[in-house]
Parts: sequence; C-alpha cells; structure tokens
Amino acid sequence: MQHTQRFQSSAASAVIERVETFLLDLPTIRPHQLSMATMNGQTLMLVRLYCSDGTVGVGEGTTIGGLAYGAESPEGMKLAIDTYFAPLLLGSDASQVPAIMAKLSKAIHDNRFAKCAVETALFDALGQRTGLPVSQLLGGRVRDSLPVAWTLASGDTAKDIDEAERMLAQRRHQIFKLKIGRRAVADDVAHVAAIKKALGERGTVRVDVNMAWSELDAQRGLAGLVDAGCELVEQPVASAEALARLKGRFPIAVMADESLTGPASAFALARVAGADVFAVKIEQSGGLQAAQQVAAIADAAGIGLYGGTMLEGAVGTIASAHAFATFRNLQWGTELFGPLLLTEEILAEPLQYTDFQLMVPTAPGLGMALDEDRIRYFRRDKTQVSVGGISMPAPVTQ
Ligand SMILES: O=C(O)C[C@H]1C=CC(=O)O1
Ligand SMILES: [Mn+2]
Repeated sequence: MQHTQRFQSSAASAVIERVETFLLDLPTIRPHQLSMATMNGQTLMLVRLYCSDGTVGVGEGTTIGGLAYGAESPEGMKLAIDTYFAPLLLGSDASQVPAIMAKLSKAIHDNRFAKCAVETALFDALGQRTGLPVSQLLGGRVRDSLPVAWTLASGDTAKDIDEAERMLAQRRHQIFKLKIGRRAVADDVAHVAAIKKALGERGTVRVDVNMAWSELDAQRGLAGLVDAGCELVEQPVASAEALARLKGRFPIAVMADESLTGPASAFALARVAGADVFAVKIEQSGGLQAAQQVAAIADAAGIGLYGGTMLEGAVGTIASAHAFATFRNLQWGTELFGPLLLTEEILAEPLQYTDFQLMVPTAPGLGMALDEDRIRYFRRDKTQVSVGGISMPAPVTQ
C-alpha cells in the first residue's frame, strides 16, 4: 500500500519541461512503388518529451511520399509540434495522457499524425515512470507477438517473386501484400496471378490499390483478383460509398484503409457495413487510444481487423505493435515491417522478427532504446562538413 502511494505521487509529479523534434532521412532497401508515389527513402519525424522526473519519451510521425498520401508531411508535423503543440505541452502533468490529448484535441484541429507522435512519447515516458510496457498502459496485451505481412512493390513481377521466395526461406513473412493500381487493370491482375501461382499454398496474396481504381475498374479488377487466388483487396476505390457497394459483390475481402481517419469515420463505415476488414493505423486514427476505439467499433460491427502501417520506422512500429497487441481480434494480422524496408538500424537492439512474427517488447515504455550515434548521423539538421568540396555528414564522434 505504501509502495502504491509512493508510486502514485511520483507518477503525478512529472511535468513536461522540454519538447524536441527532429527529422531523420533514411534510405529504403529498394524503390517502393505505390500507386501514388515511389519511395527511395523515408523521413521520420521524431519527438522527444523531457519530463521533470528524468524520463524522456519518444514518439514518431511518418508518412508516405511527402504529401502524396495525406495532408501531413514530416516537415509539417515538426512545425506543428514546435509552434502549436509545445506551448500546450510545456508544464503539463506528463502522467495525465488522456487529459493532455483532450487539451490538444480542443486546441488543434486534425493533425492526427502529429498527435499520434506526441501521444506515443507521453505513453513511453509514462511507461518508464511506472515500469510498465505501453501495451499494459493501454489496458493489457492479449498476445506477445504479431504476424507480419511483407509488401511486394518493386514494380517488377520477377523481382517480386524472388523477394517473396527470400522472405519465405528466411521464415520472415508468408503473407504478401502487392501494391497495384499504377498499370492497366488487366496487367495488374496478371501480375498478381503470376505471383500467386509461383507461391502456391506457401504464401497468401493480398493487394493494395491505394484508391487508384474507378468503381468500374474495381468491378473488373475484383473479378480477376478472385480468379487469381487473391484473398483481400485494400481500398480499391477512393470513396467510402463505392467501397460499400463493392463489398459482398465478389468472394474477396474488401478492406478499408484511406477511408479510415479515426473513430468517427470508422463508425460511419460500420453503419453502412462498408468493409469486411479495417486496416487500423495509429497515425491515421490520431493516436494509440483512438486506434483502440476504431478496433472496438470494428469488433462491435463484426468487421475484421488488420494492423496497418504508414511505413513507420522503429519507434512508430513498436508503438503500433503495443496498440495492436491489445486488440481482442486481429483476424488478418499486421504489416509492421517498416523498419525492415530501411537500410539503416536506429535502435541499440534491433526489433525481433522471428518465425513470421514480430515480438512485442516487454520492457517499460515502448521497450526500446535509440542508438544515439546513428540518430545524430541521420538527422537532417546534422552538422555538414566539406570533404574535397563535397558536403557530407560530419563523422560520428564516439
Ligand atoms: O497501406 C498503405 O497504403 C501504405 C503502406 C503499407 C504498406 C506499404 O507498403 O505501404
Ligand atoms: Mn493501404
């Protein structure tokens, strides 16, 4: 009892003293082709909250292709946090995460990705303060590891098949999500059919069209995808109404991604039975608790769940893993492979991907430590030196 009282008073006494944001630019292992952008690198916006009890929480905001995917860019998130979030955060009781999030929601419209980054940092610090992993702070985990799909998006069928074979051989992934929507529908369907034929029963195949099809394209495409052996199609069309009309017309699961922008959109989709599956993303949802609310709506409506990614780096991926570990249902697994798409490790200890699963960390907070030398090296605002007239990052000092 005494212990509990001590813990409560120390948990209540931390205030946020400093807010730090910075950008990290990291290369990808190969070009990643989506219908709306080709990524050759990824930019992570990291936020650190320094609290008066010595805890430092870290959170991440990331998107895909600058402003190609949504209204928030990493640069914009940094600006929003530095200019508008920081004055609201400084001096706040760092342990009152829902109260801080309510304050931010009242003062700041939308900016869901930036809010997610800040909420992640708050939970990370609270976890360190209390000795609990973020999944426990979110109510408790129901699983310790998560199945992880891999996205095949090299733009070339033969390369994609080789890549899938390597993933199967390494026992890293056996669920494959193919990015389509750039080419003619018939060519995309042929691409999917060739990959599924090569993999047979060893791997499942799903596709993500990223809204690129018209409703008519989608009717033709879904019929072809069924014949190709594809089990799920993610956001084939932009509009939620068209998505709802497609659902149930073909024996293939229809998953909502871009149509989901938090609990209200989840409720609207659920009301019209607009999807078979929800791809829940912590950033799209507006945070970890908002993602849990989206999952609760899906459960109540009998809609399946999938743990999505904005191709976050390690921090956002672990935050997502903690949230998804608390979902009662996760019928379609996750795609938390973001850090594996990057050439560079930014953690002191890499994440553990074993036997087609990502292990959810058990240490306090997010349960990971950044490699500070590597963070310094990849910061966009790092000191540049001129070597032989060429500007390059200053060498890392030990
Ligand atoms: O789902 C998306 O639209 C974005 C993302 C997820 C995996 C991937 O390769 O891209
Ligand atoms: Mn998607």
